[in-house]
Amino acid sequence: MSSLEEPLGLDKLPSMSTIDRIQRFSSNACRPSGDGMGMGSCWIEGSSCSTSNSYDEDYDEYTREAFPWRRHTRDMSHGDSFSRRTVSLGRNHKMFGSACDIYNSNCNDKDIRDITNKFLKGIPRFVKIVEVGPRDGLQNEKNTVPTGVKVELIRRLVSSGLPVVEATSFVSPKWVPQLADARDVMEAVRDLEGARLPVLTPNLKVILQRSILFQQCHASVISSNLWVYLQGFEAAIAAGAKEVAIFASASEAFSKSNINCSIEDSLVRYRAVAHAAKVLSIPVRGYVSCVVGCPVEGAIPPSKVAYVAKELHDMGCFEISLGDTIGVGTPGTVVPMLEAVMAVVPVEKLAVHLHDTYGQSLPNILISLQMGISTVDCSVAGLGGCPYAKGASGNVATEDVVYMLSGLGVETNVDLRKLMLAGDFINKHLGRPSGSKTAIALNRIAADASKI
Ligand SMILES: CC(C)(COP(=O)([O-])OP(=O)([O-])OC[C@H]1O[C@@H](n2cnc3c(N)ncnc32)[C@H](O)[C@@H]1OP(=O)([O-])[O-])[C@@H](O)C(=O)NCCC(=O)NCCSC(=O)C[C@@](C)(O)CC(=O)[O-]
Repeated sequence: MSSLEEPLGLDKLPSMSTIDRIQRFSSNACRPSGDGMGMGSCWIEGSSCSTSNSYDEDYDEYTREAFPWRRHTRDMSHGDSFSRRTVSLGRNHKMFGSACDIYNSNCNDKDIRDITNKFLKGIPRFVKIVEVGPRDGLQNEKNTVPTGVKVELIRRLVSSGLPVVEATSFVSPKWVPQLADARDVMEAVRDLEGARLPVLTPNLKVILQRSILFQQCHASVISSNLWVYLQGFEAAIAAGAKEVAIFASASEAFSKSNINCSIEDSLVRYRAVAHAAKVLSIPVRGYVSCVVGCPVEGAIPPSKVAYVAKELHDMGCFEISLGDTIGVGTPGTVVPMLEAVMAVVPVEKLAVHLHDTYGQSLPNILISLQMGISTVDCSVAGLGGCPYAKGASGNVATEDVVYMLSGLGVETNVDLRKLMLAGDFINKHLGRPSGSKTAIALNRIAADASKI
């Protein structure tokens, strides 16, 4: 198996014969035809798992590079928006006004409205940005970021106007040591106002033998030998979480590697979480990973993505985020995947979560918006992959998405200047440049202007 730099051979990439669909979506207000799950004719079936003799080594190498949170290997044998653009840009005028004006205001609003109506039908007036940097970004950091820095980052992101900031994960510290301080982070931000702060919860709770619990807190006895140790959902709620997210996969191999169980078993686990959440009126978001490709399984058929998305929706998730985990999607592959999912889950309940490995996130977001999606996951400064690690890449940078949406006249309520300051804050801490092209460019313009 190749590295992430070349995760899928071109022969393994999904069919590109979908350009006609894109054209259809670009020129009409787009909605799926509603013909059930009938995706068979628009997709080549994903190839089966690698048959290479060195599967295990390849798989290990792949998981090390693609999923750096895997610190250990797993034994696989077990198991008119346009008129509002000045509002969203206006908040950024002081520092970045000249750049935004020069590059985003070379037409008047009516011109923009006319042009976008002609070519970009379907784009929503408002896009909800779900910031995932503190969770998805920092879970991939080589060095653990101190709790205080995480808390300050979350505060800054919230104060930039982001409506949702995914704060952390209540997962196993053995697998994701970077987020082992989930309880402390959540307790520090639980009363922060102005944004929702969901956390990832892979399960309900864990029942453990007393003997392996001697040093754990948050435990209660249910029999002389069995203790319930608050983990997952219950630990998150105890720490003050008011919204949670569960994360399934459309790839069997990824599911086993990431959460140690099959897709079906994960759905059973998540039904328990969703049920407990419903009882407490806690909103649950659902993720589907590998919605376009998986380096092990190759192309993932849209029907599989649609199946998992519908299961999550049926169990009560208020929103389903579709993750191109390794960033291999192009509009040619994202469109049929979205079309399949939109046939079974209402489009207003869908979000896209796109990693930027191949630089395809912005076109993929644009086409998603044209198809009616209005929730986009992003990561400040493009956190989520070390620029020095071969092939690794984080989510699309929030600053780049905000800049693009401003240019399209789409409102986000995000103050780009404050967002960039949050990015600068974490970049300084991590000791590396921003992964956002917008942040780099606007910071350079601001620096040049200050010299005059
Ligand atoms: C999924 C599990 C929990 C399955 O956990 P498991 O089935 O119990 O088995 P395991 O062998 O993987 O882990 C067992 C250990 O985890 C403990 N454990 C079990 N549950 C918990 C918990 N809730 N909190 C804390 N600890 C827990 C459990 O007590 C035991 O501890 P040990 O006895 O070895 O010391 C585990 O494998 C795990 O935590 N994996 C990490 C998953 C993860 O966080 N992945 C990254 C996020 S997903 C993602 O990034 C994709 C996404 C969402 O962004 C979308 C996209 O980009 O596509």
